Amino acid sequence: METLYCPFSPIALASASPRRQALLTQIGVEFKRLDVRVNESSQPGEMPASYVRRLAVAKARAGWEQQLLQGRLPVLGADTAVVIEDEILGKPTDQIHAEAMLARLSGRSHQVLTAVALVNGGIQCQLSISTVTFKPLTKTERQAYLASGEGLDKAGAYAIQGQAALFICHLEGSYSGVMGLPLYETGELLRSLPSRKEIAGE
Ligand SMILES: Cc1cn([C@H]2C[C@H](O)[C@@H](COP(=O)(O)OP(=O)(O)OP(=O)(O)O)O2)c(=O)[nH]c1=O
Repeated sequence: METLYCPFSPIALASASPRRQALLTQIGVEFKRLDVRVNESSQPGEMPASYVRRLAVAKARAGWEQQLLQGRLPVLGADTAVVIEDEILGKPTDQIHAEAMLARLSGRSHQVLTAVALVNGGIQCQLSISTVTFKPLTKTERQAYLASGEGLDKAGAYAIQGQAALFICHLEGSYSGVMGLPLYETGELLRSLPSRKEIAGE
């Protein structure tokens, strides 16, 4: 449905993340999902903000290029990283890695950076930065959480939208940004799209 903040509908979402799909649905945006693959390794000396921006743009561009020339839809892509002491924690590779990530996040604050990019011929990108504080976690709590399996496919090995909510004593920033798609910034990008009527010159 075309709305004030999303004059073009449907758009495309270059993401396999069920969280991003749920968040976009939450704000009433209709979309077609595109499967894209990009290399997610960071470059030497790359700052976290540059890293998430680069990947969000790469995902959206890959989605844009994979569509047929005729009738291309504007494409959203996003990338999330958990950052502690300037180090990027991506998704854990296994349970031991996940346990080490949770131990590191325990009893302190970290940043969650999510970049969202929109490609529609031109490229626009916005960045959301949140600060999340975890209570101190005992080994028993960490292991019980890992046994739930919910952190294994998430940056930083936790999900704010799941049982890890029990660990978060403070959040400054964007809940949806931590979950993977900052809805305020996404709305700002979508608002800039032309409507189909404008494109047709009506
Ligand atoms: C910190 C945090 C991350 N996450 C998720 C959001 C992202 O799906 C994932 C970060 O990985 P990403 O590499 O940003 O995304 P992805 O591989 O899951 O999906 P895509 O196909 O769009 O590349 O972690 C949560 O769901 N909750 C949280 O609290």
